[in-house]
Amino acid sequence: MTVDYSLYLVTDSTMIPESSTFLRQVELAIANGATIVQLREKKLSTLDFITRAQQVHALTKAKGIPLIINDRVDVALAIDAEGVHVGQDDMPAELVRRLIGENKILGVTCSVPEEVEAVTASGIADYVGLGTVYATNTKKDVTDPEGTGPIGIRKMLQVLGRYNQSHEKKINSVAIGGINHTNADKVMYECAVDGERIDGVAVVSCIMASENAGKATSDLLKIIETTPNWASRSCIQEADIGKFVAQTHPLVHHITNNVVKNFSANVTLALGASPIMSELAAEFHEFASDIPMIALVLNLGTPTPELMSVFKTAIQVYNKYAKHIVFDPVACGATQARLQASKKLLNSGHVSVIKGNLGEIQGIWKLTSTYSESSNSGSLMRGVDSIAKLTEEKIIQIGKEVSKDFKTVVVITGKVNYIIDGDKYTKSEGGSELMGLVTGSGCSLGSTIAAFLATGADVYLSAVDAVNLYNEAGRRAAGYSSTPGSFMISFVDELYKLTH
Ligand SMILES: Cc1ncc(COP(=O)(O)OP(=O)(O)O)c(N)n1
Ligand SMILES: Cc1ncsc1CCOP(=O)(O)O
Repeated sequence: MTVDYSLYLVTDSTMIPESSTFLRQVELAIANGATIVQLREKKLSTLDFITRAQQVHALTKAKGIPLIINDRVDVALAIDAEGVHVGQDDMPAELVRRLIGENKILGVTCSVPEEVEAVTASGIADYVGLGTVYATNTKKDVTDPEGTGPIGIRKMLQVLGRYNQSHEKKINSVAIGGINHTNADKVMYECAVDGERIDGVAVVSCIMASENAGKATSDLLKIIETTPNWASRSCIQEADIGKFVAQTHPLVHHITNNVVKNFSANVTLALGASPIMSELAAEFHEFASDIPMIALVLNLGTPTPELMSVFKTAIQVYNKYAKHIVFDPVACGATQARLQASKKLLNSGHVSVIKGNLGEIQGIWKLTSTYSESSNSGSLMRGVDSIAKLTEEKIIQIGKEVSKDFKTVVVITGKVNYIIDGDKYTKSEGGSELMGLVTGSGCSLGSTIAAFLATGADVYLSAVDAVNLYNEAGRRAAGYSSTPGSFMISFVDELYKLTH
């Protein structure tokens, strides 16, 4: 039997709106596009469970879609359902398979890569339910209440992909937990690694608790087939993006650290763009929706719990309006807390560019699906300064892996800068050593990239041109200013001259 996992309804009889009934909700979901249904009842007596299973089975059979029974192998056998789903604390999958036979569908929940390893080692499941992706009120006893996010799902997909690439019969996968109309397109897009992607989403409350289960289902079906707005953007073609910045004055919204605010604002102004320094979440919506040429710089320099919530809101709002974000994960290679903060932010939405020194990008690399402890050798990180010693080949490989997993352009700064987009990359000569003596000169490259992105030009080209221009200004300034103070002024002047 070929099974379509794209819209997997998992039922719950405890959240039915007063205007409907359990069976009506399921019937509407099936009529409007659910491709597979799981009956999940935690409190029913065996007799009531069987009766309900028969009722739902009549609906699924009429539509020709499979019915899966949650946990209860006996109920599945009693009504001849098409399959069984079990979790890690339920009857072991091997025993379930022995009881239900070869021809039934077997699904297993996995929350970490090791659980996927176990499923692939036995090879007896037809699909895995991966999650939870996001926090959910529907199920309390979950491994990670905050959710693994797309980052965690990708790590599991990497294991699954290795199995599927070497076996004729593939094990399918669905993501589950906190998926709804606001995020299903992103889940489908982001829960993918090289050669492996989820086959669908499994949802409970966004259909079962809906006042209009039919529309909720048909809308969700459309959304999972849609590419997120930030991933399918048309670009303007500009030969000289720097000059275009000075002509069009785009806005660069900074949520950045206190140390560099002033310098970043001056750099932005020198380019001909306009800086906004705002941490007032209430106005982000107006910025992102009303201003056509705007991009956001998110700098993790001085994080606080309050700022984390501001960052998260900003990512969600800028993603909503498909406006670019440059993420600077300052010192995320130095402490676990900063790496976890970066993980939370990258799980909450999409950023167009991740910019950092080698130590920082190596920090982010630890979050990718391809990373393993053994692949990380010879690297160290101290404070915000990268002291990593890696070959160029390894640096580029790290950048590519980060770029592919996060579907972002990666800028690695240093004596040589690398701008990486999937498999393609550009090397750009660094500016001047004096830049290292000006506080904020690293962070303000983020402002420059954001100013270029705000014009609507291609992300990769914007990053390449911004990095080239920034370093050229550094080289020119160093040509006539040899001490940090005068260099700083000359550098800002050169940025102005190169764009005006
Ligand atoms: C498709 C799918 N994925 C995961 C689950 C969770 O199953 P389990 O871990 O057994 O938890 P309960 O559903 O029994 O609470 C699922 N049901 N379906
Ligand atoms: C059954 C289950 N397993 C993991 S999360 C979950 C519930 C998902 O419910 P919702 O779609 O309402 O977040």
